Amino acid sequence: MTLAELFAPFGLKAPPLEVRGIALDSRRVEEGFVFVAVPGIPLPHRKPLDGHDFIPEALKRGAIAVVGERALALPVPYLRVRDAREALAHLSRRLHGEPDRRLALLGVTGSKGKSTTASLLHHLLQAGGGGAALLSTLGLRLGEEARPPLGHFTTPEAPEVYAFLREAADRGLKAGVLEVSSHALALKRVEGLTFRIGVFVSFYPDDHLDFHGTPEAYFGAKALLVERAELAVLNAALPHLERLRARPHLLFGPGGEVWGEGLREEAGGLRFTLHTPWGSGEAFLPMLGAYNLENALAASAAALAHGLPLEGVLEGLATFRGVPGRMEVVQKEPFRVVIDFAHTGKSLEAALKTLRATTRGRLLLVVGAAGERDPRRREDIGRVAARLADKAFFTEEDHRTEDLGGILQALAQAAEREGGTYELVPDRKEAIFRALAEAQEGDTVLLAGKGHEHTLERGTLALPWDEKAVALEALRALGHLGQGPGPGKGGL
Ligand SMILES: CC(=O)N[C@H]1[C@@H](OP(=O)(O)OP(=O)(O)OC[C@H]2O[C@@H](n3ccc(=O)[nH]c3=O)[C@H](O)[C@@H]2O)O[C@H](CO)[C@@H](O)[C@@H]1O[C@H](C)C(=O)N[C@@H](C)C(=O)N[C@H](CCC(=O)O)C(=O)O
Repeated sequence: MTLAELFAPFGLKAPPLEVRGIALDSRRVEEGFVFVAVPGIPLPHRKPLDGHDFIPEALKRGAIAVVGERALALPVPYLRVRDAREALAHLSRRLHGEPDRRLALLGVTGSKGKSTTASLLHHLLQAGGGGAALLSTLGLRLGEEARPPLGHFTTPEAPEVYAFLREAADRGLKAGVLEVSSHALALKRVEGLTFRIGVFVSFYPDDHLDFHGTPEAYFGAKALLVERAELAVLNAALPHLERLRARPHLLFGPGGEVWGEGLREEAGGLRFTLHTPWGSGEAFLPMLGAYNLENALAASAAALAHGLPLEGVLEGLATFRGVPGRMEVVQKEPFRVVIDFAHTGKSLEAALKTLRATTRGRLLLVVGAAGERDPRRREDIGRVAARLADKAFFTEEDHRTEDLGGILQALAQAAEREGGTYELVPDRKEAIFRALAEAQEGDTVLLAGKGHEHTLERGTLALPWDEKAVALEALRALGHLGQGPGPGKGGL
């Protein structure tokens, strides 16, 4: 597409130069790119930058046009807009040929469970035969082809979202499942997309307050997804349900139209009767944790509303292979080692309670708390760790530019107030080695917080990280390897 074509609907005259991409970070601008200058977001812990200050750098790197919010005179075509983030999304959509017109989009949001629900929904649609793409924290999928996630994002910036959807549509896939964070909705990363179905899995008002400011603003951001979707699939237990029910909707969970009865937690997963407006059937989901019932209901409701038959959904649930880094069992004997992404007090509590029920010995925990994220999480994590684990090893978890010592002290103080047993081991690898060295037969060691993530953020560096590889290395060093499922075979 040429610059003239791209900017035509915006009333900006531009030469017929070929546009090779759009970027909002000057460091990613290449020859032939459009640079969109975005003002940074003021957060309590850091002063924002402003993309407008990087326009000279973007021009030096070859930007052929610029979009921004200030009045500027530039040597290349310049489009001044009221909201640069909104413009970024609309330009990206146009540049990539409005790929949402060629795909049925299903968006999944929620404070907890959105990655699992999105993965499961993708699996159901894929197993149902239509061919589906997935964009999530856990990575990307184009049909069966898996790719690592785009950076540290759940939902990346609009240029990446639209480029991915274009690739999915070009491959002939019929549907796209997008995990959509509240940040993405607030920052207009998915602006302009028409969602056929919007799924709202769960809401915990105390998450992400550092970014959204108030629980109302946080809820409002998440609600945008379902309010813009043609059909809203809603957890019947959500707050402000009357507001969300104003649109066409399907409710799941107790009191809803899609619900589970007689849940049994078995060693290999969850068994329940699935009731839906399309009929009822016996369901088995090979995942641990009663809380996964909610995710299963959300994904099933969305798949059914999308047109999958009930039998297809039941078959798909039974063949789901679980989610990497979510209650993933690395070793079963002589002690169990489990990796989970739990990084808030609430999710840590759920993970520890689930594991306690099937642990004969002690429950050991390796956990930290992120820097530059809501500091209240530290208190919650420290308290839950002390209350529900027999011993916690507090360690680093993406402390970023914050002082790691301060974060560890906050965790320790919270644990102390609960009378818990803990050790401070700043280096995460060392903490994992220490916890595994201490484990005895019948114990469970939970490595919480990093899950599937591929980086560990120290200062301004994002170091490569693979929690499972570190756990396996420690087990090998301790002479335990060979007794568990081994690499790539996690899952209960
Ligand atoms: C809080 C948040 O979302 N911040 C996003 C925001 O950063 P910011 O406003 O602080 O950016 P900034 O550093 O002040 O810079 C301002 C502008 O100048 C630009 N710049 C900056 C430096 C430079 O050399 N050149 C340049 O052009 C930047 O690209 C940016 O556009 O804009 C940046 C550029 O788009 C994003 O990368 C950044 O996401 C950061 C990486 C992030 O970690 N976001 C997280 C919180 C996030 O989005 N998480 C959700 C999931 C949350 C969850 O459910 O757990 C997600 O969807 O991933």
